[in-house]
Amino acid sequence: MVIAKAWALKKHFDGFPKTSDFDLKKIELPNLKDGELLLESVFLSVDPYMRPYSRRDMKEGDIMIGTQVARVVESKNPAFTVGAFVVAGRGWRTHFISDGKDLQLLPSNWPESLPVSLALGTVGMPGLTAYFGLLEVCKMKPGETVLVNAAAGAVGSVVGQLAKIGGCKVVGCAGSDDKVAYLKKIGFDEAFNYKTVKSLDEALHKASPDGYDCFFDNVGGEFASVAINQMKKYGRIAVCGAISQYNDSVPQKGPYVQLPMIFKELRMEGFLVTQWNSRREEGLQALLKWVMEGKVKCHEQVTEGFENMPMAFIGMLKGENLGKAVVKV
Ligand SMILES: NC(=O)C1=CN([C@@H]2O[C@H](COP(=O)(O)OP(=O)(O)OC[C@H]3O[C@@H](n4cnc5c(N)ncnc54)[C@H](OP(=O)(O)O)[C@@H]3O)[C@@H](O)[C@H]2O)C=CC1
Ligand SMILES: CCCCCCC/C=C/C=O
Repeated sequence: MVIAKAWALKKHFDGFPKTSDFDLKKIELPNLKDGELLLESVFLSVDPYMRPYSRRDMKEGDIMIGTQVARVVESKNPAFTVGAFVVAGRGWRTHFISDGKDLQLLPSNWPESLPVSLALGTVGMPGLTAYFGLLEVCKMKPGETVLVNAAAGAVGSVVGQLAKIGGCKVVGCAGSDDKVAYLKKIGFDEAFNYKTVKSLDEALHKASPDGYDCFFDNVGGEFASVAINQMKKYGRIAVCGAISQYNDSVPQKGPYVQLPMIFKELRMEGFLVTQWNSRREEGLQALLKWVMEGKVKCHEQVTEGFENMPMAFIGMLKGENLGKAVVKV
């Protein structure tokens, strides 16, 4: 008999999540029926969306939402062999049973040399967010200037590198000098620490005196309010995330966007990566190719131990991660 461990939301987050908001549970799994398989999580993802989605989709006592790379340990389903790796969205659990319908096998050409954890990051949902956000929302063109914030994270680091592949100038902002050094190492043209610059407005102007054609916004709030005024005419803003607002108990108030939107004739579009679920394979293959060619570099912040999931999640929200934050069970 298998006893799974799982992290539940004990108490809805009030402001910044605390370790006491989580509860570690043990769940006894039944024997497999025909058509079912038993899986063990190998890597679990901690993502910013878990913070706003917990309030929207979860009640206290529910298992935390999330995705994992899992290995098939027992199979009564001929479509899945023991030892195969899949991506699943079964929340913060060490083990689970599935009928296979909710599982995605890793691409069949996944190289053995490539860590399977990347299926949660650069060659997974965050990489796809960068890919479709840049191509379909920003509609970047060669020669343009792209701005991205939270640039050293899972989505932002891919945005910058894809924009370089697309022939753009890239400016990135991140919250530490080490992150800024990393951005320069992976090819960003300009990068600065938004926490230490005297004036965000001046730093953005210095990095691109002519302004920005595309702004891939992962942060929202104050940053976005300043950056919108530095957009070029006909600029495009992809509203990907608003992490600076996820922990607010009281919603922040404007400045309001209408004047720059009108006079610069900007386009601003919010999006969810799930919009392109039908093009998932196209995106994954493109990302996999660039990673294998060394054109897109990956960094992961790996926290060891399932018991440390809440800490890894809280650490990521605080900015402790360089690249994709994952937990190794
Ligand atoms: N629309 C969609 O479909 C999707 C949206 N997203 C969004 O993209 C964004 C990035 O996600 P992801 O790459 O997974 O996460 P990251 O790996 O970038 O981790 C989050 C980072 O956000 C930064 N951050 C935290 N608080 C603040 C703040 N108050 N102001 C500025 N930066 C802050 C920190 O970096 P730093 O040290 O630089 O401050 C932290 O490392 C999030 O907003 C997320 O919700 C992600 C996936 C899909
Ligand atoms: C269970 C996987 C859900 C993935 C959706 C990600 C959308 C993210 C939005 C903001 O961060």
